[in-house]
Amino acid sequence: MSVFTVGICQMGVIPDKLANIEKARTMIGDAAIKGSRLVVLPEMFNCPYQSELFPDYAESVADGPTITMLAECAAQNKVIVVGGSIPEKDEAGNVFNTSFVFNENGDLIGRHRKVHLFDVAIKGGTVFQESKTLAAGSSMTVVNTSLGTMGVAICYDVRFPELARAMALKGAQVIIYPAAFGPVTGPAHWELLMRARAVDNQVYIIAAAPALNAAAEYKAYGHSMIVDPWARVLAVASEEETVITGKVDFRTLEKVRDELPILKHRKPEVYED
Ligand SMILES: NC(=O)CCC(=O)C(=O)O
Repeated sequence: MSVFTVGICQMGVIPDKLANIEKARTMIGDAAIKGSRLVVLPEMFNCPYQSELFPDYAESVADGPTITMLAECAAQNKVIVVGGSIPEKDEAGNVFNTSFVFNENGDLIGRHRKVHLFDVAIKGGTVFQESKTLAAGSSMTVVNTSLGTMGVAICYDVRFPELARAMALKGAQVIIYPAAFGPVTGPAHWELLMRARAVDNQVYIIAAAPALNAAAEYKAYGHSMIVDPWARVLAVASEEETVITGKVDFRTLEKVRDELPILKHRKPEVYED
């Protein structure tokens, strides 16, 4: 499919897992009503973004209520759902920051476990240590769908251009970042990074953030965004809860890649070991 609408659910997350699940269900339906064929949720959409809460909110693929809701919503609305991310527990008890991808039949077609954990201490700003409770993923995620080839990575993963480039070289036409930047790095780097990954790799970027919850410990920056392969911002939210939509058009992607063929002009022999 060369042209389709993508919807981002910029939802507010509260300390009530079941309420978050139901909010996501409603917003996925709203995005579908707006014509979206691909619907994306934010990072940790069923759980406040706080390390110590991740294990309590975690669920396993086999019997998780969040995962069940995502599959149902995809099938009922006949949309591809990129389920933001949730804390996922494996058989050994490890907890990952994981994004699940469902096709229009509700089949699980992809899973990305956040590779780069957000362990930072910015003086006078954000201090966060995901590795206190989370394990890191160890692979790249590129999913073939009925709409095209999509790379999925999570939030801090966007700061590693190597990962985005590797996904583009594997065929990704769209790179999806469920994310949750905060009030310090959000204004400084969010748009810059999303547009940089788009222009570097000549892909569409879909960046899905939570809405700002003024009562939350971690204050999300919001500003969910859709960027085209020329680095134009096609749609952007503010901080509030909302569904934004934009058009992905692979003819634009082909035009940009034909006119400015940077991916063909790479010289890996110069800069790879
Ligand atoms: N949830 C995250 O990975 C946050 C990343 C972030 O805020 C950044 O600046 O990078």
